[in-house]
Amino acid sequence: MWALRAAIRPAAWLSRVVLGRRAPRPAPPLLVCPERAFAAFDPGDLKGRGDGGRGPPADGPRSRTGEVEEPEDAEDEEEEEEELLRRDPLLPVGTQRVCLVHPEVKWGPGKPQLTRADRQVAEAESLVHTLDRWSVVERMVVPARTPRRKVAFGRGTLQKIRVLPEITAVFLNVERMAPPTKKELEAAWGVQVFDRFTVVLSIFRCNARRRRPAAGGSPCWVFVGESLVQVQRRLLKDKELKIRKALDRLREKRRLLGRQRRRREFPVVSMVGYTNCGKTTLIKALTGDDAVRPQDRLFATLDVTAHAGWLPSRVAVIYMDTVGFLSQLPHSLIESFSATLEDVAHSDLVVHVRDVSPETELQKATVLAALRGLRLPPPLLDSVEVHNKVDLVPGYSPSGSQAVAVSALLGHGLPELRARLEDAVLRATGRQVLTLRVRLAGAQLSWLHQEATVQDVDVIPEAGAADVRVVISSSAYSRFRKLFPESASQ
Ligand SMILES: Nc1nc2c(ncn2[C@@H]2O[C@H](COP(=O)(O)OP(=O)(O)OP(=O)(O)O)[C@@H](O)[C@H]2O)c(=O)[nH]1
Ligand SMILES: [Mg+2]
Repeated sequence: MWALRAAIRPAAWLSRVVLGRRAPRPAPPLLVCPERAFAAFDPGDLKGRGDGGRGPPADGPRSRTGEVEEPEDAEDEEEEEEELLRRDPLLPVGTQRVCLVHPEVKWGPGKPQLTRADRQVAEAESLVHTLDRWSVVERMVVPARTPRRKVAFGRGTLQKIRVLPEITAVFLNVERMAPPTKKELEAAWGVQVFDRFTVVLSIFRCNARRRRPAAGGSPCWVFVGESLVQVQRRLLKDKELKIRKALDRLREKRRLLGRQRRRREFPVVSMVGYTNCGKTTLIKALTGDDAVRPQDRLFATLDVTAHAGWLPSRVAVIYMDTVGFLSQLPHSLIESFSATLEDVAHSDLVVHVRDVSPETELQKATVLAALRGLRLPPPLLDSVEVHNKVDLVPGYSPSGSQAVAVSALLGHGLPELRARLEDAVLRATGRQVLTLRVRLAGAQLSWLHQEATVQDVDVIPEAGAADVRVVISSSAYSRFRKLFPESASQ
């Protein structure tokens, strides 16, 4: 457990705190549901205890002064946490005026290296605003000593924090609060207190509930299903017969992307990144898909969706838009993140989109930590890194030579990115560009149109043949050679 013992330091921009306490209010009866798309959460799927095992050591942490901090009964606590996850609702309904309390660790191993308190407060505020009719009306930065997810405020701190009478809830900007701490704080402040996990879980859980049939059938798990079908229908125009077969298979097995990875027709490129970094905007820019709607809010994308696009070589690819990550969040406990990670693991190429804002390093670390838990196949670890929003940083040039700088919004850098993607996709999927000499009288040309991507046909009338430039997978090429041994590679 960690303790916040020092006095509150109200920054210049923080509102004044007032004296006076109130009795705790009873929990309101309903859940706030943002009006957005859906994903699923299964409370029974509690496998871990947060990202990276950041929970306290079994025998309790010791402060720098040698003080032993409160021991805890891990089992009881786990039960209480599970109960919290099962309980409905997680958040109160209606308009909420929130006091944001941010514990700032200023020294020790838990001091955040890659960010600052004001930026963390700004992000926490965006998170609160993600909820319909929730607004932050007061902010406090509270110096903290040890960064553990279980918070115990020192008595002095408790006495100094007073929430304004119009405040209806406190958002404590920590990954997770231990249930006893929550109770203690609510008793002290007279309003309900929430952490990052509860807020994000509510967003996704509410989303999941809306996906379920009214009669209470089984939940509709996050999958690219319908969107993928739409995408494939578009591609059907070009390769009708083949795609129809793929659709049939897709109906039979919803996990087509994963299971048939090797034999899959279209390379799959997953866009991953921190929330709000511009993944959706980039997919819109690359595909021209008008149905894609980027938004300036955290967790604008709550489902994994698929979108068709074309590489310069005319190879069709499927871009997967994924759920963005957020620091200080136990991603593994939220089904939508697990689903996102699973889909990422089944793609051919991972593109890591980074917002070149001041928080870019923290965001990168968060995303990489989430991906690390995946045990991705080694080739996928070699992701293409995209630095986005460069229009906001005049003169920006990426430090790593491998990164591609773009403005998805303004379309800057997209030709370079497409070329990089093409190169990486062809390598990742074992496709190659070949020029094949085929007889015009035979079936080779139509076979190539069906089984590969034909880029160019150069007819040689006197030879009754054509030189055909194709992008072809190694398996298709070996089939071609077996079927048409007389055709030669040029
Ligand atoms: N200035 C600028 N803004 C951008 C750029 N790319 C995206 N944005 C803006 O950033 C905000 C978030 O964009 P999204 O594409 O929704 O971001 P996302 O990564 O999909 O976000 P989540 O789905 O919430 O994880 C939107 O307001 C976009 O207009 C860019 O290149 N330049
Ligand atoms: Mg998005």
